[in-house]
Amino acid sequence: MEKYTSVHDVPDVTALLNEALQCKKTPWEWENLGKHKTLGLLFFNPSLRTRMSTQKAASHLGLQIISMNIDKDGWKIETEEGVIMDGDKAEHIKEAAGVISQYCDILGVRSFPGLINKQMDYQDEVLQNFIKYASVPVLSLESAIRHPLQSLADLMTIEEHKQTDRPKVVLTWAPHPKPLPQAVGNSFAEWMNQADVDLVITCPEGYELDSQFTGNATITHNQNEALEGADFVYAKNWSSTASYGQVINTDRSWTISKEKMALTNQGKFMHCLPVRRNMVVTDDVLDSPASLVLEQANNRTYSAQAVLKRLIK
Ligand SMILES: NCCC[C@H](NC(=O)CCC(=O)O)C(=O)O
Ligand SMILES: NC(=O)OP(=O)(O)O
Repeated sequence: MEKYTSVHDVPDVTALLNEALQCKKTPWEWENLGKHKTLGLLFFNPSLRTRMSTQKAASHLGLQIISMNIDKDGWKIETEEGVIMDGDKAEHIKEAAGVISQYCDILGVRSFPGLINKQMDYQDEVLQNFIKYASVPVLSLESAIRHPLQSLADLMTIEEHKQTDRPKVVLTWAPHPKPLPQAVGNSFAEWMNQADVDLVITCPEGYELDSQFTGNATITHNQNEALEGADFVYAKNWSSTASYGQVINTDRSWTISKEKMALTNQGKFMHCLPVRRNMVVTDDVLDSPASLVLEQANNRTYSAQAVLKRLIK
């Protein structure tokens, strides 16, 4: 693989999934694969899981790691072409990407959307410019529109817990006090379209995800109907797509509760974390055996390891 930004960069999703499952069984089997190579991790936004799990994955492969909170510790980066740099941005992404390519053999980038201008956000400028100007493979640590390392970990978790060949997977919007990116929802939907699952997406009006990600999913505004018979309930908030980047619905009847889970087929609860308790999901669901959130977080290590293995090659 030359880069890892979406499911479309993966030639064989089943093979990558199996590789991630194998990494979980024998994490140290390839401990010299990355010897004398360096992984750079660049964060424009906060992270707990992505940062720690990707570092852990890299250590399993013998990679050296340089991690940087570029938003706090680096120079402000200009991404526009041909601009007169007379403002507060001291370094152009062209030089930044070129320089980092001198120090690193693989580069991971996390960059969230501005949530002001949909067209601009959906061009995924920061990630795409790093790909354009870096001379090493780039992987997304969650970009403006996708979170592919999370989605691969989610696919692994479903694979490990499914009781039927084709489980019913429900992606449900849930309330949140702040406007959040659409990346996790977009990416999960896109990956589930490549998996052998029956995908249903439910959200309030004005929150419909773009059809380029939802693909063949059934889409409904009726959450209770969607949850009926679900094997997996994947909850996530995202900001409005119609009134782009805004919070236009705070209806707490969308919160995943014990009563909502009772509609499912003894369904498992999933969330990428961090999660707002008793906004997105109630304590009794998150603290119950139905919750897979820690397993998802654990699988982040092995999804990252499988991806890094391919990028090293
Ligand atoms: N990487 C996983 C989720 C990251 C981000 N969540 C957040 O920003 C939550 C912030 C808060 O709850 O204040 C998102 O939704 O894309
Ligand atoms: N799920 C996830 O990506 O978590 P972080 O934002 O903490 O990395």
